[in-house]
Amino acid sequence: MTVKVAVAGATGYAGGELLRLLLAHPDVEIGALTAASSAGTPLGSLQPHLPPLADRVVGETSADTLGGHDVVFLALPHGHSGAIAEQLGPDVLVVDLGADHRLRDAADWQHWYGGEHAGTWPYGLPELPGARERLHGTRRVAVPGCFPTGGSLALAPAVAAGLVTTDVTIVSVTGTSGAGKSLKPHLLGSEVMGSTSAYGVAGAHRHTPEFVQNLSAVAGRKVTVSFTPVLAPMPRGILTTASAPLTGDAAAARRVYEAAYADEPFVQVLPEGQWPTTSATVGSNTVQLQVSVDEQAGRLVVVAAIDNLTKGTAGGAVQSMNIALGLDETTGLPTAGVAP
Ligand SMILES: NC(=O)C1=CN([C@@H]2O[C@H](COP(=O)(O)OP(=O)(O)OC[C@H]3O[C@@H](n4cnc5c(N)ncnc54)[C@H](OP(=O)(O)O)[C@@H]3O)[C@@H](O)[C@H]2O)C=CC1
Ligand SMILES: CC(=O)N[C@@H](CCC(=O)OP(=O)(O)O)C(=O)O
Repeated sequence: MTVKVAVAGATGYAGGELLRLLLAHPDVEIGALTAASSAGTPLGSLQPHLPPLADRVVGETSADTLGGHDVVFLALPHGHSGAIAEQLGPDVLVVDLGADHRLRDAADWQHWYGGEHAGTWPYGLPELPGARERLHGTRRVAVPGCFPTGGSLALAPAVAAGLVTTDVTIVSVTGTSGAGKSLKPHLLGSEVMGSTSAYGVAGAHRHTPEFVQNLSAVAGRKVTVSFTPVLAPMPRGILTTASAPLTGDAAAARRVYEAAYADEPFVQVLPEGQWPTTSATVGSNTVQLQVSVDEQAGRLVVVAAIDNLTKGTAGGAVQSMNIALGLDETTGLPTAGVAP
């Protein structure tokens, strides 16, 4: 089976990673590539790492240009997906890499993003309990934010098993590509190189409600999340340290994680003593995890590494597409990273 795929936001970081993966996908034919200000430009001048698509001219993003495809990926800024998706028809698989359809609570959307809530779609993190079943056959997918991907998978097994309390702390060190390609003074090389800085501290980051939604659904009761993102001088990758007070059997922690992820093709629980690194996940759809217990503090501590652009965005999107279309979930997705 060959599916014809369009990518809106093809000139951005998420769109570029998506196209890199789609070029290696045996069941995909790449159709329209669209954006906004860069419409009319050959893609090769904006995404030079994609030579097979260098001569493609970027189109404008509209229902007309995106029509006539089996799958449409929307890698657009927040707030732009709802209106386009409505015009694409119910039979087209629309995979939204933005935040528009992730949150279930319209009041949460209003509070964190503003504007009208576009509705909730099946969530593209298949490793969460029940998520894979909701993705089978769906024609709408909301891809998670990059931080909630690693952080939710770091804590879900412990929360589900009642190993920890419902009061969790998550600190995630991220590369700069998470912020997208547009010019921002705090992302200038001279600001970022040689410096690491926290932002969105003390409950101010808009991924907090997404963490709460994911982990509360797994726990079956409200989970509170204190989340701190930290910007680091690297282009890609997120290293998350998640912890919570232990209530269950500390000796069971490792078994719980190994059992939860035993059959997951993209989650690797590392051997004891080996710690995840972002560099080991670059370009791969793998989440690397290590589970440990801080006996003096009485806390479970889980460290997780992902590539924010691959498993954290584009890889998760392709994985979800595969499930929705009934393809093998792993098709076209690398599990091996690029090293060093
Ligand atoms: N970067 C990451 O790690 C992650 C990103 N995401 C999400 O993916 C989406 C894209 O992010 P990212 O690629 O990083 O952002 P970029 O800023 O790198 O790219 C944005 C893309 O959207 C296009 N665009 C901007 N405004 C419009 C518009 N009004 N109509 C149509 N196209 C438009 C841009 O085109 P042009 O070149 O013409 O300006 C560009 O192609 C966002 O919703 C983001 O939150 C999700 C998880 C992780
Ligand atoms: C470094 C950096 O700025 N990262 C972004 C992460 C955005 C993202 O990955 O997800 P969304 O799709 O929800 O925007 C941030 O903290 O807002």
